[in-house]
This record gives sequence, structure tokens and C-alpha cells, in this order.
Amino acid sequence: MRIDVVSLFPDFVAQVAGHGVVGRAGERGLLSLHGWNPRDYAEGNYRRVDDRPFGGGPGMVMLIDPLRAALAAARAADPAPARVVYMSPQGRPLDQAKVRELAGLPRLVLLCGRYEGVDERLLAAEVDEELSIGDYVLSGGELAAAVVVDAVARLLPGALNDAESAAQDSFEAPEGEAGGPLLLDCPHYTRPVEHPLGAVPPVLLSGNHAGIARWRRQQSLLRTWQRRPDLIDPGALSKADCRLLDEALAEAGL
Ligand SMILES: c1cc(-c2cnc[nH]2)ccn1
Repeated sequence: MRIDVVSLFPDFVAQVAGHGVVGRAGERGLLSLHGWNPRDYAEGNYRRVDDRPFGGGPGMVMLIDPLRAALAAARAADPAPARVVYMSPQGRPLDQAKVRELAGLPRLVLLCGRYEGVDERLLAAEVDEELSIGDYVLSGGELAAAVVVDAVARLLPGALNDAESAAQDSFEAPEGEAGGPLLLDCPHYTRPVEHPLGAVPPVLLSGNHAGIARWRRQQSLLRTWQRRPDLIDPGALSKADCRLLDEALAEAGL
């Protein structure tokens, strides 16, 4: 998979590409990451990339032409069709389903804005979709683009080792449970068994794999119910999950 990032801060791309799962995906030939700086396509002595907003108001707006030229250069760098995504608070919230969709594409171009944003005419003409990583304003789209790059890289076949894959799966709908709820992860524990901060739940020390799987599922259901009830459609829960959740709620006195 190829990801091109259009940004006024190209070293940002190198930072993301050089570490962890993204770096390893690059080393394994699973992902190539490229940066394109609109300032390289800006004209005039000052190579302007922004200007004052029509209608007045604070801040600056990114100009159409440098962005358009950088996008054209990115598109032309590879024959595969590219999905152009603008990282913006006005975008659709990013979720794991969208990450899975993006990870299945041959190419992705991530457009990062700065200042007050980008001239709307560029967005209308060049952008396929806008994505938000949350309801807050950042200094620019680069950190949001890094989130997309990391989340997508983790889903590329061969990017994760076995332990990492297992951890990743805990956030995915379990295989074979089509439409099963996306649940929050269960609690995790490691040595020591006894600690001033508390003990490890005995079931995890029991060696009873079925019992451990049941406890983990129940904890995920309970945690999701308590922290992100929006992720659970009670009518869509399996009978087994309903029983587990009811039991956990009763035990918790909820
Ligand atoms: C995506 C992008 C942004 C953002 C871009 N520029 C300022 N904030 C915020 C949230 N999700």
C-alpha cells in the first residue's frame, strides 16, 4: 500500500515512517510513505501557501494552487487510483470500520491543512472524503494523518507479529461473529500475582482457558456497557453475551 501525505511539514512524514509498526511495515515492503510539500509548488519570491480569508476574520486560509499542484504530483507518482482524504474536524469520525476500508485500498492521499483551513473550492474539486479523529481542533491535520497511517499500517497483512495481532483482534469484531459488537478491551494483568495495588483475578491463574475466555468476554461487555454504551445495541447481542452482561451487571450491583 502507498500513502502520500500532503503537508507543509514533510519531516512529520519521516517521523511517522521511522518508528514502530509503520516503520516495520515499510521495511517489509508492505507500506510506502511519501511526503509532498505545497510550498515546493508555490510561486513568487515568498512562495505563498496561504492568504487572508475573504469576508474578513482571523487567521489565514491555504491557497488552492500550491495544494492542487502538490496533489497532482502525488497522484502522478503512482499509476494506482488514489483516494484523497482531508483530515478535518468537519469530517466523518474515524472508526475501525473506516480504518479497515482504507487499509484495503491500493493508495491513499492524506491532505493536511494548517491555519484556518483550506479554500473550499480545492476541497470540492479534489477531496473524496473528510475524516475527523475527534471533536477538537488541532494545530493542523498532520497528527490526525499520523493516526490514520498507524491504524491502517497495523491492518496490513504481515505488519504485526503474532502477539500484536492477538492484541489487535481484541478490538475487532470476533471472527465468525458477523456483525458482532465492537467491544472495548478487557483488563490485562501480569506479574507479580500479589501486589500492594491488589491481586490478579484468580480465573486468570486457573489455566482454565474456557473460563478465562468467558471472563475476558464478560469484562469487555461490562466495560463497554459502562464506558461506551453507544457501541452496544442490546437487541443485537447474542443470547450468550446477554447472559454474560446481565450476570456481570448483577455482580457489580448495577
Ligand atoms: C482531524 C483533523 C483535525 C484538525 C485539522 N486541523 C485542525 N484540526 C482535528 C480533528 N481531526
